[in-house]
Amino acid sequence: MNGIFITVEGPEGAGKTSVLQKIGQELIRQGLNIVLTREPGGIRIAEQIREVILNKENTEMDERTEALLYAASRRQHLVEKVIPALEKGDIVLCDRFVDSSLAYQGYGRNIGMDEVWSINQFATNGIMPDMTIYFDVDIERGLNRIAKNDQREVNRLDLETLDFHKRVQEGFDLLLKKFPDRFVKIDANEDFEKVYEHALELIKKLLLERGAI
Ligand SMILES: Nc1ncnc2c1ncn2[C@@H]1O[C@H](COP(=O)(O)OP(=O)(O)OP(=O)(O)O)[C@@H](O)[C@H]1O
Ligand SMILES: Cc1cn([C@H]2C[C@H](O)[C@@H](COP(=O)(O)O)O2)c(=O)[nH]c1=O
Repeated sequence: MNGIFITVEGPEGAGKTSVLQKIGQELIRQGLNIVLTREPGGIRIAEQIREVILNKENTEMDERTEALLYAASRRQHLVEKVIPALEKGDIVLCDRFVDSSLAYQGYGRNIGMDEVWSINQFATNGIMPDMTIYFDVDIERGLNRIAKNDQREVNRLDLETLDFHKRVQEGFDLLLKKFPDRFVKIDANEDFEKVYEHALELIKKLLLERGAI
Protein backbone atom coordinates (compact mmCIF):
# COMPACT_ATOMS: atom_id res chain seq x y z
CA MET A 1 0.00 0.00 0.00
CA ASN A 2 1.61 3.28 -1.01
CA GLY A 3 -0.84 5.71 0.61
CA ILE A 4 -0.26 7.51 3.90
CA PHE A 5 -2.34 6.79 6.99
CA ILE A 6 -2.59 9.53 9.62
CA THR A 7 -4.74 9.42 12.74
CA VAL A 8 -5.63 11.92 15.46
CA GLU A 9 -6.23 10.88 19.04
CA GLY A 10 -7.00 12.42 22.39
CA PRO A 11 -9.66 12.94 25.04
CA GLU A 12 -13.11 14.48 24.53
CA GLY A 13 -13.21 18.05 23.26
CA ALA A 14 -9.53 18.21 22.38
CA GLY A 15 -10.34 19.72 18.97
CA LYS A 16 -9.45 16.71 16.81
CA THR A 17 -12.51 16.80 14.55
CA SER A 18 -12.49 20.56 13.89
CA VAL A 19 -8.75 20.67 13.23
CA LEU A 20 -8.75 17.58 11.00
CA GLN A 21 -11.62 18.96 8.92
CA LYS A 22 -9.81 22.22 8.32
CA ILE A 23 -6.57 20.40 7.45
CA GLY A 24 -8.47 18.13 5.05
CA GLN A 25 -9.97 21.15 3.28
CA GLU A 26 -6.58 22.85 3.03
CA LEU A 27 -4.82 19.77 1.62
CA ILE A 28 -7.63 19.17 -0.90
CA ARG A 29 -7.27 22.83 -1.93
CA GLN A 30 -3.59 22.10 -2.56
CA GLY A 31 -4.60 19.30 -4.95
CA LEU A 32 -3.89 16.24 -2.79
CA ASN A 33 -6.10 13.14 -2.74
CA ILE A 34 -7.45 13.18 0.79
CA VAL A 35 -9.84 10.77 2.46
CA LEU A 36 -11.20 12.33 5.63
CA THR A 37 -12.94 9.83 7.86
CA ARG A 38 -13.69 8.87 11.44
CA GLU A 39 -14.09 6.03 13.89
CA PRO A 40 -16.39 4.62 14.89
CA GLY A 41 -18.15 5.35 11.59
CA GLY A 42 -17.05 6.62 8.21
CA ILE A 43 -19.16 4.10 6.27
CA ARG A 44 -22.75 2.88 6.56
CA ILE A 45 -22.28 -0.27 8.67
CA ALA A 46 -19.76 1.37 10.98
CA GLU A 47 -22.07 4.37 11.48
CA GLN A 48 -24.82 1.91 12.48
CA ILE A 49 -22.46 0.29 14.99
CA ARG A 50 -21.56 3.79 16.26
CA GLU A 51 -25.20 4.47 16.97
CA VAL A 52 -25.42 1.27 19.08
CA ILE A 53 -22.22 1.98 21.00
CA LEU A 54 -22.86 5.65 21.73
CA ASN A 55 -26.62 5.55 22.33
CA LYS A 56 -27.18 7.03 25.80
CA GLU A 57 -29.92 4.49 26.49
CA ASN A 58 -27.57 1.49 26.14
CA THR A 59 -26.40 1.80 29.73
CA GLU A 60 -26.36 -1.99 30.23
CA MET A 61 -23.62 -2.52 27.62
CA ASP A 62 -20.90 -4.87 28.82
CA GLU A 63 -17.36 -3.45 28.50
CA ARG A 64 -16.07 -6.34 26.38
CA THR A 65 -19.10 -6.03 24.11
CA GLU A 66 -18.17 -2.37 23.76
CA ALA A 67 -14.56 -3.26 22.86
CA LEU A 68 -15.74 -5.86 20.31
CA LEU A 69 -18.17 -3.42 18.70
CA TYR A 70 -15.43 -0.82 18.26
CA ALA A 71 -13.20 -3.51 16.75
CA ALA A 72 -16.00 -4.72 14.43
CA SER A 73 -16.73 -1.20 13.19
CA ARG A 74 -12.98 -0.71 12.66
CA ARG A 75 -12.69 -3.89 10.61
CA GLN A 76 -15.51 -2.93 8.26
CA HIS A 77 -14.24 0.65 7.92
CA LEU A 78 -10.72 -0.55 7.14
CA VAL A 79 -11.80 -3.10 4.55
CA GLU A 80 -14.37 -0.90 2.86
CA LYS A 81 -12.73 2.52 2.98
CA VAL A 82 -9.22 2.84 4.44
CA ILE A 83 -7.40 -0.03 2.70
CA PRO A 84 -8.80 0.75 -0.80
CA ALA A 85 -7.77 4.39 -0.36
CA LEU A 86 -4.25 3.46 0.79
CA GLU A 87 -3.94 1.02 -2.13
CA LYS A 88 -4.79 3.88 -4.50
CA GLY A 89 -2.07 6.00 -2.91
CA ASP A 90 -4.42 8.44 -1.17
CA ILE A 91 -3.76 10.21 2.12
CA VAL A 92 -6.16 8.98 4.79
CA LEU A 93 -6.88 11.32 7.72
CA CYS A 94 -8.79 9.39 10.35
CA ASP A 95 -10.37 10.77 13.53
CA ARG A 96 -9.45 8.04 16.10
CA PHE A 97 -8.27 4.44 15.56
CA VAL A 98 -6.90 1.51 17.58
CA ASP A 99 -5.24 3.79 20.15
CA SER A 100 -8.67 4.97 21.31
CA SER A 101 -9.63 1.35 22.02
CA LEU A 102 -6.42 0.80 23.97
CA ALA A 103 -6.91 3.98 26.03
CA TYR A 104 -10.71 3.88 26.54
CA GLN A 105 -11.49 0.15 26.70
CA GLY A 106 -8.07 -1.27 27.58
CA TYR A 107 -7.10 1.26 30.24
CA GLY A 108 -10.21 3.34 31.01
CA ARG A 109 -12.51 0.33 31.31
CA ASN A 110 -9.73 -1.77 32.81
CA ILE A 111 -10.05 -4.66 30.33
CA GLY A 112 -6.27 -4.54 29.83
CA MET A 113 -4.37 -3.07 26.91
CA ASP A 114 -2.94 -6.46 25.87
CA GLU A 115 -6.36 -8.06 25.54
CA VAL A 116 -7.74 -5.12 23.59
CA TRP A 117 -4.61 -5.10 21.42
CA SER A 118 -5.15 -8.77 20.51
CA ILE A 119 -8.77 -8.37 19.36
CA ASN A 120 -7.66 -5.37 17.34
CA GLN A 121 -4.87 -7.34 15.71
CA PHE A 122 -7.58 -9.72 14.52
CA ALA A 123 -9.64 -6.76 13.26
CA THR A 124 -6.85 -4.87 11.50
CA ASN A 125 -4.38 -7.58 10.40
CA GLY A 126 -1.79 -5.39 12.08
CA ILE A 127 -2.37 -2.28 9.97
CA MET A 128 -1.28 0.78 11.96
CA PRO A 129 -1.02 4.50 11.12
CA ASP A 130 2.16 6.07 9.75
CA MET A 131 1.68 8.93 12.20
CA THR A 132 -0.66 9.66 15.10
CA ILE A 133 -1.10 13.20 16.35
CA TYR A 134 -2.07 13.25 20.00
CA PHE A 135 -4.15 16.26 21.05
CA ASP A 136 -3.14 16.84 24.63
CA VAL A 137 -5.83 18.79 26.48
CA ASP A 138 -6.72 19.22 30.16
CA ILE A 139 -9.69 16.94 30.75
CA GLU A 140 -11.90 19.59 32.35
CA ARG A 141 -11.15 22.06 29.55
CA GLY A 142 -12.07 19.48 26.88
CA LEU A 143 -15.30 18.52 28.65
CA ASN A 144 -16.17 22.22 29.02
CA ARG A 145 -15.66 22.77 25.30
CA ILE A 146 -18.09 20.01 24.37
CA ALA A 147 -20.61 21.14 27.00
CA LYS A 148 -20.61 24.60 25.37
CA ASN A 149 -21.10 23.17 21.87
CA ASP A 150 -24.88 22.99 21.38
CA GLN A 151 -24.45 21.38 17.91
CA ARG A 152 -23.00 18.23 19.51
CA GLU A 153 -25.28 15.57 20.90
CA VAL A 154 -24.12 14.23 24.26
CA ASN A 155 -23.28 10.50 23.91
CA ARG A 156 -22.92 7.56 26.31
CA LEU A 157 -19.15 7.95 26.61
CA ASP A 158 -19.41 11.71 27.30
CA LEU A 159 -21.54 10.85 30.33
CA GLU A 160 -18.75 8.83 31.97
CA THR A 161 -17.25 10.10 35.23
CA LEU A 162 -14.39 12.58 35.39
CA ASP A 163 -12.33 9.74 36.87
CA PHE A 164 -12.93 7.59 33.80
CA HIS A 165 -11.82 10.40 31.46
CA LYS A 166 -8.70 10.93 33.58
CA ARG A 167 -7.87 7.21 33.35
CA VAL A 168 -8.30 7.41 29.56
CA GLN A 169 -5.79 10.26 29.52
CA GLU A 170 -3.34 8.15 31.58
CA GLY A 171 -3.88 5.37 29.04
CA PHE A 172 -2.95 7.72 26.20
CA ASP A 173 0.15 8.84 28.13
CA LEU A 174 1.26 5.20 28.31
CA LEU A 175 0.73 4.82 24.56
CA LEU A 176 2.86 7.89 23.84
CA LYS A 177 5.70 6.16 25.70
CA LYS A 178 5.03 2.80 24.07
CA PHE A 179 4.97 4.08 20.47
CA PRO A 180 7.37 7.07 20.42
CA ASP A 181 8.17 6.65 16.70
CA ARG A 182 4.58 7.00 15.62
CA PHE A 183 3.04 9.38 18.18
CA VAL A 184 3.54 13.14 18.14
CA LYS A 185 1.99 15.21 20.92
CA ILE A 186 0.62 18.72 20.43
CA ASP A 187 -0.69 21.15 23.03
CA ALA A 188 -4.44 21.27 22.34
CA ASN A 189 -5.08 23.71 25.21
CA GLU A 190 -3.91 26.49 22.87
CA ASP A 191 -6.16 28.62 20.63
CA PHE A 192 -7.71 26.81 17.70
CA GLU A 193 -5.53 28.51 15.04
CA LYS A 194 -2.33 27.63 16.87
CA VAL A 195 -3.35 23.97 17.26
CA TYR A 196 -4.39 23.85 13.59
CA GLU A 197 -1.08 25.34 12.39
CA HIS A 198 0.93 22.92 14.51
CA ALA A 199 -0.98 19.85 13.32
CA LEU A 200 -0.79 20.99 9.67
CA GLU A 201 2.97 21.52 9.98
CA LEU A 202 3.45 17.97 11.31
CA ILE A 203 1.37 16.46 8.53
CA LYS A 204 3.15 18.46 5.83
CA LYS A 205 6.52 17.36 7.23
CA LEU A 206 5.50 13.71 6.91
CA LEU A 207 4.09 14.23 3.40
CA LEU A 208 7.34 15.89 2.38
CA GLU A 209 9.41 13.01 3.81
CA ARG A 210 7.27 10.55 1.87
CA GLY A 211 7.51 12.50 -1.35
CA ALA A 212 3.77 13.19 -1.42
CA ILE A 213 4.27 16.97 -1.75
N1 LIG B 1 -8.35 25.04 20.45
C1 LIG B 1 -9.62 25.25 20.74
N2 LIG B 1 -9.99 26.21 21.61
C2 LIG B 1 -11.28 26.41 21.94
N3 LIG B 1 -12.32 25.67 21.45
C3 LIG B 1 -12.01 24.68 20.60
C4 LIG B 1 -10.67 24.40 20.19
N4 LIG B 1 -10.67 23.37 19.35
C5 LIG B 1 -11.95 22.99 19.22
N5 LIG B 1 -12.76 23.78 19.95
C6 LIG B 1 -14.21 23.65 20.12
O1 LIG B 1 -14.40 22.60 21.06
C7 LIG B 1 -15.50 21.78 20.69
C8 LIG B 1 -15.03 20.34 20.50
O2 LIG B 1 -14.18 20.31 19.37
P1 LIG B 1 -14.04 19.01 18.48
O3 LIG B 1 -15.38 18.39 18.24
O4 LIG B 1 -13.21 19.35 17.31
O5 LIG B 1 -13.23 18.09 19.50
P2 LIG B 1 -12.96 16.53 19.46
O6 LIG B 1 -11.59 16.34 19.97
O7 LIG B 1 -13.23 15.99 18.11
O8 LIG B 1 -14.02 15.99 20.51
P3 LIG B 1 -14.68 14.54 20.68
O9 LIG B 1 -13.62 13.51 20.49
O10 LIG B 1 -15.21 14.58 22.05
O11 LIG B 1 -15.76 14.45 19.63
C9 LIG B 1 -16.08 22.42 19.40
O12 LIG B 1 -17.14 23.27 19.78
C10 LIG B 1 -14.93 23.21 18.85
O13 LIG B 1 -15.35 24.34 18.09
C1 LIG C 1 -12.67 4.74 18.13
C2 LIG C 1 -13.03 4.66 19.58
C3 LIG C 1 -13.75 5.66 20.17
N1 LIG C 1 -14.07 5.57 21.48
C4 LIG C 1 -14.89 6.65 22.10
C5 LIG C 1 -14.24 7.98 22.16
C6 LIG C 1 -15.40 8.93 22.12
O1 LIG C 1 -15.92 9.03 23.43
C7 LIG C 1 -16.41 8.20 21.25
C8 LIG C 1 -16.39 8.66 19.83
O2 LIG C 1 -16.90 9.95 19.77
P1 LIG C 1 -16.20 11.11 18.87
O3 LIG C 1 -17.08 12.28 19.11
O4 LIG C 1 -16.29 10.63 17.46
O5 LIG C 1 -14.81 11.30 19.34
O6 LIG C 1 -16.03 6.83 21.30
C9 LIG C 1 -13.71 4.48 22.22
O7 LIG C 1 -14.05 4.40 23.42
N2 LIG C 1 -13.00 3.48 21.65
C10 LIG C 1 -12.65 3.52 20.35
O8 LIG C 1 -11.99 2.58 19.84
